[in-house]
Amino acid sequence: MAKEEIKVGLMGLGTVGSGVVRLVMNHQEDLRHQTGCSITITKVLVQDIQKERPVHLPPGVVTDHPEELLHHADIDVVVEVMGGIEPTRNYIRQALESGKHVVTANKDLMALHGAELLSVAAQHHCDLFYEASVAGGIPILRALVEGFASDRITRMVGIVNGTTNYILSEMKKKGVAFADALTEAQRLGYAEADPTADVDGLDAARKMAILATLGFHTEWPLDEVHVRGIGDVTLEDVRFAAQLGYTLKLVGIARQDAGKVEVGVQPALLPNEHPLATVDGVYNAVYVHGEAVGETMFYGPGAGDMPTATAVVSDLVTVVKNKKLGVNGRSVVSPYRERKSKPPGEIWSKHFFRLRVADEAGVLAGITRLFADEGVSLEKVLQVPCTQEREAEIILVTHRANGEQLLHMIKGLEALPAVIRIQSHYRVEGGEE
Ligand SMILES: NC(=O)C1=CN([C@@H]2O[C@H](COP(=O)(O)OP(=O)(O)OC[C@H]3O[C@@H](n4cnc5c(N)ncnc54)[C@H](OP(=O)(O)O)[C@@H]3O)[C@@H](O)[C@H]2O)C=CC1
Ligand SMILES: N[C@@H](CC=O)C(=O)O
Repeated sequence: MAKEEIKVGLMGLGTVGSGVVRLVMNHQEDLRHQTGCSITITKVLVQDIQKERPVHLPPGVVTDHPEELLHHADIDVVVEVMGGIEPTRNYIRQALESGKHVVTANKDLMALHGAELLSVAAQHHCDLFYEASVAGGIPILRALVEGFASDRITRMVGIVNGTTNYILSEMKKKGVAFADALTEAQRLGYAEADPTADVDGLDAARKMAILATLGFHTEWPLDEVHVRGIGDVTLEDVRFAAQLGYTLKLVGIARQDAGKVEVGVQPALLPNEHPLATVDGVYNAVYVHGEAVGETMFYGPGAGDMPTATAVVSDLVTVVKNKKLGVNGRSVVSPYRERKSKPPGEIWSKHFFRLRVADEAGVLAGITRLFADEGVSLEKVLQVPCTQEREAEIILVTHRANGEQLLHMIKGLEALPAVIRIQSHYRVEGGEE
C-alpha cells in the first residue's frame, strides 16, 4: 500500500473536469499500483459553486477562490481544465512559480503561450504536460516526443477536431443539416465553449501549431498556420465529392520538405480509400510519416469527457512517477530548428472546383484550355444539369498544381464570361505525392 499521497488542485469541473474526477475515483487502485501513491483531488475551482455537478465531491472541496488552490502549500499538482487564455495563463504561471506541477488540456493557451509557460516550468523544475490538448484520447504528443525521438518527421496529416468531423460525418452519412449536427456535437460535450473555434478551424489550427512545434522541433506560431474552416461547406459539396469518390474532411496538414515547412488547416477532399477518409464521428486520427519509420497512424476519440480525462490523468501519472525519480522539469526538449516557411510556389496539391456555368456550347473547352495554359492537367470532370434554366454545374479535379498556379487558375476562372461563379474550391489531399 502506498504511504505517499499526491494532492491535486483541479481547475474546472465541466466536461473534462468531471471526467478527471470520475477517472481518478474509479481507477484509484490501479493508479496507486502504478505510481506508489494515492491521488486525492483536494480542491476544485469553478465559476459557479451553486451549479449542480454530475460528480460527487466532499463538502468544502469545490471553491470559487483560485487562491485556495494556488496558495495551498499542500497541493502538488494543478490540473487545468477550465480553458481560455486569461486568467488561466496567470493561474498556471502562479502555480509553476510556487513549485506546483501543471497538467493542462488547454490548446488555446499552449498554442499561444506554450513557449513562455514551458520556460517558467523549466526555471522552477516543474513538469508542464499537455497531452489532452491535441486529439483528446490519442497519446500523440507522447508518441512524437518519445516514440519518434530517433526519427525525422516529414509529414503529419490529421483529423484533429472532433466537432467538425462529427458534423461532416453526419452531413455525409445522414444528410443532416450543418446547424443540427453542430447542436448535437455541443450537446455531446465535444464543442468548445465558443463553437466558432471548432467551425472556423481555429481549434484544429492550435493543435497543428502544437504538433508542428513538437514534430519538427521548430517554434511554430499560431499565426503561421493557414486556416480555413467548414462554415461554407454545403451538403451539395459533400454529395458531389462523394459522387467522385471522395470524402470531405477538415484536415490539418504539416509538411516539411528540404527544411521548409507548411502548416495549414482546411476542408479537403480525401479519396475514399485514404485511411483518414473512414475516420468518422468524434474520432480523430493523425497520420505521421518519418524518414526512417515510414508511415504510421494514430486513431481514437478526439473529444468528450472520458477520452480527454484519460490523457489528463495519464499526464498526472507521469508527473507522479517523475516526482518519485526526482526528474520533474527535465523532460522538455526546446525547439532547436530554424523556422522556414514554404513559399506558395512550393506547396503542391490537387484541387477540386465546383463551377456554376452558362449551359452553352464551348464552355467546357474554354475551361480546360485555361487549365492547360497554366500547365495543369485535369484528372476528373463531371457536368451536371441544375434546376436553374440554361445553367449547369461543372465539377473538376486537377492533377497537382502549386499555390501560384492555383491563384492564376482562380483568377482565370473568375474572368471567363461563361463561369457564373466558383461555387466551391477544395484542396484534394493524398493519392499522389
Ligand atoms: N470537451 C472536450 O472534449 C475537450 C476539451 N479540451 C479542453 O479542456 C478544457 C475544458 O474543456 P471543457 O471541460 O469542455 O469545458 P467546460 O466549459 O465544460 O468546463 C469549464 C469548467 O471550467 C470552469 N471555469 C471556466 N472559467 C473559469 C474561471 N475563470 N474561473 C473558475 N472556473 C472557471 C467552469 O466553471 P462552471 O462549471 O462553474 O461554469 C467549468 O467547470 C478547455 O481548454 C478545452 O479546450 C481538450 C480536449 C477535449
Ligand atoms: N472542441 C474540440 C475538443 C477537443 O479538443 C474538438 O471538437 O475536437
